[in-house]
Amino acid sequence: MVVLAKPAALEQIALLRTPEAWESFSGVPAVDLSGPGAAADVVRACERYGFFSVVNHGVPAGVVDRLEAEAVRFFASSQADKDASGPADPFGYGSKRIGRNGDMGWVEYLLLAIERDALSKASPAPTSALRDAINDYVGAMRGLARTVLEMVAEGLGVSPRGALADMVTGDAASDQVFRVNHYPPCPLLQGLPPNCSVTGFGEHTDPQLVSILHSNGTPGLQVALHDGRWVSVPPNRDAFFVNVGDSLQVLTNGRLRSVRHRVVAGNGLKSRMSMIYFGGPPLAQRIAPLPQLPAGTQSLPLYRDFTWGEYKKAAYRSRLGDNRLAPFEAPPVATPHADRHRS
Ligand SMILES: C=C1C[C@]23C[C@@]1(O)CC[C@H]2[C@@]12CC[C@H](O)[C@@](C)(C(=O)O1)[C@H]2[C@@H]3C(=O)O
Ligand SMILES: O=C(O)CCC(=O)C(=O)O
Ligand SMILES: [Fe+2]
Repeated sequence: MVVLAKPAALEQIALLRTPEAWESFSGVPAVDLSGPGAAADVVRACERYGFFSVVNHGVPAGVVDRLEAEAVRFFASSQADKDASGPADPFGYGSKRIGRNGDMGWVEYLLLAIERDALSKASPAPTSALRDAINDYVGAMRGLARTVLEMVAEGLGVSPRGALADMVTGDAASDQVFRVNHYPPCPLLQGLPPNCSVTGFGEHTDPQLVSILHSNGTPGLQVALHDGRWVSVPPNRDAFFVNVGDSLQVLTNGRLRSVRHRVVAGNGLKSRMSMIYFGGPPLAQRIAPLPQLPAGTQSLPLYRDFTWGEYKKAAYRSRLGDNRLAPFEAPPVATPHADRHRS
């Protein structure tokens, strides 16, 4: 029997997108973490966009630059050397395949598990220089995640201030993931008009509480606004970008909304590289609206009770673009009005 392998070129053509022009979004809220009113600004941005950038964050540029340089070195190494750290199942080096359920993107990446404040043994970094650089960087991201989550609690009037931050950085068992994505220029786009592109990382929301992203100066990240419009996020090497994840949406009973985002690889000559810290809680953590939420936030829970372990298991069985929260929504409550109609 002749088994026909799917030609690589066909897989790539499937990633080609219809030509489009995207608005570069000048409205991304930039929160000055050192400024007065930062907590209120964080909550406003999370309610309106589920997304914001942070400036004056206190993360030394050297920590970012060192990791970026080590990551560039890793992705420039031979395919055989990179493959020695793979396949990503889920942790390790991966190329084009994202997750286990058939998602593809024009991207190669390292996906790594963090235990407490350092890379776990389950996901060894390819070189000790890269390992050291990741560990320093992750330490800084844990600090930033803590500050952001404390500000969310403060801005919402939830006490104690550490109620959310402790789930991610206060528990040795918290579930943190780190990822470095590399989007090389796509040869398929050579000679095509400038508005042609390929899917780098398909649209999705992040399942955790919060994700913190840094990228080099190459654009590609896009977010969906609440009116459904997709806009491009102008890159900013001096800032970090924060995404509200699905779990934070549930913990705030839908007041903060997780942001749909994606990466589109365009016709440019430069690679895009991004580094993302995903802050999740321990597997046993109950994900349910915080009891301390202020009056004015929808009083009936919008979601049924679940643990992060249950949600994570369901998430890793889903496709990237699925609405992962839908199966966890609470059944509609019968109102007296609705009952009257039924009888
Ligand atoms: C297709 C998938 C990749 C993903 C696991 C999933 O089944 C659905 C969620 C995906 C996502 C998105 C955010 C992060 O990049 C990620 C590491 C995560 O926690 O959820 C990825 C997962 C992955 O790449 O394995
Ligand atoms: O690479 C990026 O810029 C974003 C990727 C992303 O959203 C993810 O890895 O979850
Ligand atoms: Fe993401």
